[in-house]
Amino acid sequence: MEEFYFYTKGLTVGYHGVPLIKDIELSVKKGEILTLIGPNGAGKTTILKNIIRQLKPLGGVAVLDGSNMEELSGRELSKKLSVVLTERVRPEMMNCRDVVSTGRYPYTGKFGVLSEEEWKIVDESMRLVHIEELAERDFTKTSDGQKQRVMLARALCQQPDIIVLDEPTSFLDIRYKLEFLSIIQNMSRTRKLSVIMSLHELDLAGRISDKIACVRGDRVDRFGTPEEIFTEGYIPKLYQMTTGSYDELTGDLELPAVQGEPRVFVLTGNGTGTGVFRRLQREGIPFAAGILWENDLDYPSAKALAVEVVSEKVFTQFSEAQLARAKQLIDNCERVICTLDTENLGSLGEGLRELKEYALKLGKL
Ligand SMILES: Nc1ncnc2c1ncn2[C@@H]1O[C@H](COP(=O)(O)OP(=O)(O)OP(=O)(O)O)[C@@H](O)[C@H]1O
Repeated sequence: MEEFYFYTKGLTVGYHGVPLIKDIELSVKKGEILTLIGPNGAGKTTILKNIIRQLKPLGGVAVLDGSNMEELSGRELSKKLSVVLTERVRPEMMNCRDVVSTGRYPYTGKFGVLSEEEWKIVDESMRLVHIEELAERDFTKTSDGQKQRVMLARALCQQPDIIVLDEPTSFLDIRYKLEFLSIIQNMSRTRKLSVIMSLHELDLAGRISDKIACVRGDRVDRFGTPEEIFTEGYIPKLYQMTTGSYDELTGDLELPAVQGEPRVFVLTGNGTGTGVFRRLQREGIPFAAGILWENDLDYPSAKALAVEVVSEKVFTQFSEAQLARAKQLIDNCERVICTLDTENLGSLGEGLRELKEYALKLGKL
């Protein structure tokens, strides 16, 4: 286990002596990013609070850099590990630079005066998360997203080996979500910072994490690489999704398909149909779509949103049976929408051209 900078063995967490999650086995190497995902109330924050010693484990151990964490002094711990929690901090009468500078307490002591060197580290951390312009601003008068970045700068200026963050991107807009995570990724690559965090954005979790732990109420259900986790319809099961769908490859979420006899046939492919499918879903119109090769960009959203998808195996001519089924659906629909420029599709587009002409003859296009 010594190859891991941090690991837990048989860790049990809970409240008031009652176990919530037992036998938690997590591990992270130097420079690795571990993300906890799972539904609301599953226990992600509880696990993180045990890791940072805000809660006392009910059993098992957490080992940091070869030492049982329980045996580390507060000061030793805060030189190795820093924390960004979602809980509101409301320091009175402090500007953002002062808040960031409290990250240096493990080195200076609470009433220690920061040396010029120390202030350089504070300013460098603020520069890293692009909050220099907030330096003199009263911390309580900043937005939630700005506060989150101030707290990241504070954690970074602690110069930790490992950083623990609970839903760090929840208040950030998309620009800052990406910026925040790319700062963390850079730190993990360049300074070998280990990261343990929880995220609700599965698409981002799948992109940034080396390891993912799936927390599911009473257990850590899976622990592995994103490729091992985002597979075989596991995510909808983890979240017990009963409405809509989630595509594990693209991270796309779709609202539930409109049920009923298809009223529209969408002749489509090559990524040109998804916008139309979503518009029809918004308008509450049941539709069918095709003919799509199973590797088409529109295939996952068509499967999620259409009542029926006429599809064909990858890179094969459409079969007579599929053409006949598409024509049958066109017969029964009120209208056809064609999202493709069928003239420029070459020989493989023959079947689509045939269907377009068929719809034109019926006056449905
Ligand atoms: N102080 C507490 N005392 C008792 N039970 C608690 C306490 N804090 C949280 N819980 C319970 O522990 C369970 C796990 O909560 P936790 O906050 O760890 O979930 P989470 O996965 O972080 O959820 P979310 O995604 O909603 O933030 C929940 O059922 C919650 O109600």
